[in-house]
Amino acid sequence: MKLALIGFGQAGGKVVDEFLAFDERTGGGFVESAIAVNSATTDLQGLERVPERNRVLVGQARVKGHGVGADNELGAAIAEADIDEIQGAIDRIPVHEIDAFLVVAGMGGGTGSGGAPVLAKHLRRIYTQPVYGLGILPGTDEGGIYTLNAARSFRTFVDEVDNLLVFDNDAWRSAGESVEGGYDRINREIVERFGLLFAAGEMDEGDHVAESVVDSSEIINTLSGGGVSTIGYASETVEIDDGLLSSLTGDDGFDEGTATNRLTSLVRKAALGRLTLPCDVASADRGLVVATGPPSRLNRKGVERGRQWLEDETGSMEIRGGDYPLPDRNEVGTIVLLSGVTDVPRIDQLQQVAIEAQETTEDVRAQADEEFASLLDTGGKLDALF
Ligand SMILES: Nc1nc2c(ncn2[C@@H]2O[C@H](COP(=O)(O)OP(=O)(O)OP(=O)(O)O)[C@@H](O)[C@H]2O)c(=O)[nH]1
Repeated sequence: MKLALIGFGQAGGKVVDEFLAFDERTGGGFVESAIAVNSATTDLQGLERVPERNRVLVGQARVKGHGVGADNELGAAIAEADIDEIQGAIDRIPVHEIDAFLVVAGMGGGTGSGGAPVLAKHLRRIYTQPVYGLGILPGTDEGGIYTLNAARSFRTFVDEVDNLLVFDNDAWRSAGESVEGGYDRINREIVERFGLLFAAGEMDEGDHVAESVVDSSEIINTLSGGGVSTIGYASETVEIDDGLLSSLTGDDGFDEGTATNRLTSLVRKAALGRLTLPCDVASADRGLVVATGPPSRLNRKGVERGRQWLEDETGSMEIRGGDYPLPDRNEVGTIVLLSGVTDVPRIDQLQQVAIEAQETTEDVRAQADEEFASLLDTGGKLDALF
């Protein structure tokens, strides 16, 4: 499916840059336009692939290109104030060519977590295409302010987009990795999963067209209905002997039964392995299973069995399935998109943080009101004395 990508804040911009690299490397063809928005000049300068004229600096009047320092209310205020600057870049997108917008942001900082929901709301008001979010949750060790920002912004972002795809940094950290090295690896993991899904919905006419190829409407239908989505992915290397031996024996190593079993078990591995946002698979409302790899190894029975297994697992009647043939690969893979998931421990934890923060704010306010009232009272008594 064709997307207009908009990265908001540092993480958002870097992930959009990585999507562009993936799209170029794989010939995926799903990126129609790419924009990066930030309140920090250096973050915009650090990008490699987003075209310079599509890098929008916001909030110059208030923060002078220095970022908002994890203040997400300021991030939101800046986005509101400078929405016309962002719109200037959006005006260059050939909107009739795209299937959807994708707004990408880290939820823990200030610029992206504050600004992305403001932008999503604006886009939904103006355009008819769906507006999806890709929200990146902070690691739990990053500190209170990041968690609090994420807790607050998550709720708002879910409300403002047609569907929020989520990646949890916390579930993907590796011990002993530097922060920067870690992000580079994690960003590749992000685009490998989401990029493969979007590319799957973007097969050209004349590409290897099988009857069961997934198209963009299946992705859109799976995401419609809103809520939160997560992705699982599993793959396996396959031997493809299309050389001398196969021409002599007429056998290229293909066996129907093996292909079916392989695909069915890859669907299970994808759904039950590490998801971009870990959750209880049974709580998904809708799902999509996509099999990728050399056409000779994609077999309809395997995808169908995997799809049925996911139907049983989720109790949902809305599990779609299809192929994304990739002729030059020696790898068979499956992507499982789970949409409308509700049983997500990490989100419960964030909601708890938001509730506690709210209560603390209310307590502090109540205490301040009490102190103020008693001050007035004391003032009254003093007045009476004099
Ligand atoms: N996956 C991933 N996460 C990142 C990356 N960079 C930062 N993050 C996460 O994003 C959050 C911080 O958001 P940033 O995007 O750096 O902040 P910002 O939106 O630019 O806002 P300010 O820096 O506060 O102005 C942190 O919680 C990190 O977990 C990245 O390259 N990849």
